[in-house]
Amino acid sequence: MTILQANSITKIYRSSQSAAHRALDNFSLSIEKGEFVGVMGPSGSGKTTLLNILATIDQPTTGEVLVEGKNLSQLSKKELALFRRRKLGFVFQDFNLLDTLTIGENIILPLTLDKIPVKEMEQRLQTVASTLGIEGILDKRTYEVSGGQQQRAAIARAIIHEPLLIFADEPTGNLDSKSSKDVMETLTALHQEKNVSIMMVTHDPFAASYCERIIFIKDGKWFTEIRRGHNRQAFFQDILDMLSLLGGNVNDISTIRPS
Ligand SMILES: Nc1ncnc2c1ncn2[C@@H]1O[C@H](COP(=O)(O)OP(=O)(O)OP(=O)(O)O)[C@@H](O)[C@H]1O
Repeated sequence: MTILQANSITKIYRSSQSAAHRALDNFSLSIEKGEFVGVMGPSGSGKTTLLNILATIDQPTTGEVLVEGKNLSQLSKKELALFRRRKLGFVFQDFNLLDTLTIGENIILPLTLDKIPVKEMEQRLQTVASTLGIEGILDKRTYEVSGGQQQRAAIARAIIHEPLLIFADEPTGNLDSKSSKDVMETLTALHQEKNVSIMMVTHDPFAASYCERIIFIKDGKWFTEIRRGHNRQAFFQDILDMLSLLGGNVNDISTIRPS
């Protein structure tokens, strides 16, 4: 079942200081229920623009985005905000956790906005914390735990309301190689065991090698896509080959290799 469909998305940024810039050009894609999709491309190719449009944070200049068949442009601002809060989960490079709250309070934040009863919030918190293996840090503050633990807490926050789709923007960008591996294994387990759909933007071929399918974007246009077979090492090599074909900044490519 298709849960997200983007048809012929174009995004043109206009500003008074510079010429109009076409960041996305007639870009289409669809994501199936339970799929784990990566988006890769050189710096400035339009990945974040695409993610922001699919995640309803920004609007396309032309084209449409359908989620479960519903055209998002037909929703009011209020309906869009509710849709974002209830149906989508977000994981960012810099975790976006509040350091004035405990890890547990950060995780239940999306539920407090929806006025879910305290008892139910606590039950859900225990369930996601045990799924992510972070039961022991719920009372700690962000600065008392590692980057990998913070990212797992951010993933717990992203899934506590059981969203339709998780958007992850460079989730391993601020992590060392061990934490990157932990976080990617966590996302993979969620995807496999709970059939969570994930779309992840990344520069990191190691992180990308956990995806089932990778869409490559260049100059705002669809370039190609590749699918993983059974072997993640071989997929990792396919990703490196595709990145070298695409060009772009080689410094963006991590040195972590699958083991
Ligand atoms: N708000 C904006 N106004 C004008 N131009 C923008 C704006 N946001 C992005 N752009 C331009 O659109 C193009 C695509 O940007 P985008 O951030 O989507 O690329 P990206 O692939 O995510 O890059 P990176 O990998 O460096 O994060 C770039 O040329 C960028 O400078």
